[in-house]
Amino acid sequence: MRRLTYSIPKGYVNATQMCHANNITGHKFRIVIGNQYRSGIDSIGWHSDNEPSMGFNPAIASISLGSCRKFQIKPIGGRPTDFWLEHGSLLVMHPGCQSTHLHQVPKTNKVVSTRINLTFRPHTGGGK
Ligand SMILES: O=C(O)CCC(=O)C(=O)O
Ligand SMILES: [Fe+2]
Repeated sequence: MRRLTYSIPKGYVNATQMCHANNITGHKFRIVIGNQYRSGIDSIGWHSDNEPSMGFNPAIASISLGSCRKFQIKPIGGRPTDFWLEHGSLLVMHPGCQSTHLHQVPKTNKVVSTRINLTFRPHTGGGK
């Protein structure tokens, strides 16, 4: 999987995806991370996104483009729930989710082509 991180420049709020992410969720985001899954071999394992640079209990909004992939989320120590993230879908992980749950996009044997995932997150780092 390839991962690119960008700061969201001032004024970018006019861009469609950012408007949608902010308006629909009601949360303010400062960075966007792009993940490229080139095929079913590309994946991201169980984790939570709770780096201190994102502040306490971040909300994270996730937009999926391209191939549909399975997204799993589970309470820590619990059983996973599966979601299918289709092209154009918006998934929101609300504040608190990163403290109580883990999520992943597992590998798949199915033939799938490229998927791009954009996650909008609140802070760039620097402790604010
Ligand atoms: O690709 C996805 O849907 C999830 C990506 C993710 O969990 C992450 O970048 O932290
Ligand atoms: Fe994540």
